[in-house]
Amino acid sequence: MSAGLGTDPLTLLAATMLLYFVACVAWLLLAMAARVAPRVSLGLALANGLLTAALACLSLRGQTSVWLAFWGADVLALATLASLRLVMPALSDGRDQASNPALAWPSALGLLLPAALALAWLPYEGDMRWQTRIVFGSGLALTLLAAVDAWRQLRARLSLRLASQLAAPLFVIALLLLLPLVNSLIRPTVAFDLLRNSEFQLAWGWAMLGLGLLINATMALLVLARVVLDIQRLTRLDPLTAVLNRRALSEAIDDEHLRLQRGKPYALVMIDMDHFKQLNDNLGHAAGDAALLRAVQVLSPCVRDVDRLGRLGGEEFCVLLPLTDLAGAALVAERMRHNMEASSFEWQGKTWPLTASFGVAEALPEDVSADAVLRRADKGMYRAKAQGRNLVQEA
Ligand SMILES: Nc1nc2c(ncn2[C@@H]2O[C@H](COP(=O)(O)OP(=O)(O)OP(=O)(O)O)[C@@H](O)[C@H]2O)c(=O)[nH]1
Repeated sequence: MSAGLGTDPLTLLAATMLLYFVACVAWLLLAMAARVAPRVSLGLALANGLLTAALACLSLRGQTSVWLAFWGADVLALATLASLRLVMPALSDGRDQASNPALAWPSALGLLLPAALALAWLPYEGDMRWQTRIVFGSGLALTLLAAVDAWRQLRARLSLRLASQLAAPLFVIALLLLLPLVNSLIRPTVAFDLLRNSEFQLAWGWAMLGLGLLINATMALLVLARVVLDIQRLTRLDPLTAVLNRRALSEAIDDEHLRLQRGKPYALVMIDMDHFKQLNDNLGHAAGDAALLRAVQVLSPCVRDVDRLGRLGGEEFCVLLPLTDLAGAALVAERMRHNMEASSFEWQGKTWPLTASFGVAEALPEDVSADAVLRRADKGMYRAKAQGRNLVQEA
């Protein structure tokens, strides 16, 4: 037994195998039973499963064919890193452009397949320097691609420091894979063999075991963070139109009303689609839903990034315009009215005119709460309805 590292290679191998097997089962349960981020969880179950299988092949050396114990172990280990590379784009929630899933497959397969073919072609004999270079070279490339992908995605949402800390285990794994590669270039006659009882080999094995744990824990943390963010986002959005729902918009208006006391004005535009019942009755409820989506498509480009568009319910919308007075809000409302009238809505070959009535109100210092402003904007909207619809009325 090697002094100082407290175990023999086979025990270390068995412990590592057990760890990855447990991680594989845990990710599978998350994907199947709990349905938590299923694509990422399944990918990680696959990566942990492949590594367990690679280590199992390795541990059978001498008791099974050279193909399985050497080629099988090498290719399965590389497939582990390829699947890790493929998992990274799935970590994104699809809203950021930090990761391009279309590039993941060609790069993963482009490294894995040639390596597997080259390893099949080389005889597993002698110092095996070329096998070492192929396995650790392509493993290093796959890990670096996964690490850079993870870092870019994290960076799109987190601070530089946090993104670097979370992606660090993958970069350390890349560094660990670099060591045997460099070793085989400097000392080509000394083969890298995890089953050899040397200080370097054991230290490398321990480091991989620790990093495996760290990567699984980091990925669990990232999946959890994504689930929490998804839930937060879903509870704030209207499920049909994906604009803010009533509660989220009310919160935004209340926050803006607090700023009013610090001299920051704001205005509200209340919007109610005209004759929506007729549209539903003539074209059906599905057409009504599509018309609401069309309305959001028309209204959204009329507002700035700082403005907030929300659906209060039914065919009623409201826009919060920070740092805007009555005249400014009336201009925005008029633009919305005009664009709505000019827009076309088609449903199964039939064209239906879309118009809406608008009420505009500016928050005044004497308004004790945001409700008073909302009530005034509502009053303006009802006046627009009473005066024939498709109008903007200030209140
Ligand atoms: N398709 C669809 N219809 C909805 C939704 N929410 C509310 N509605 C319908 O919107 C219609 C609103 O009708 P009313 O309140 O009478 O208003 P209106 O027909 O637009 O008439 P005015 O407001 O006076 O111009 C009702 O028929 C509701 O069923 C929705 O999410 N989808």
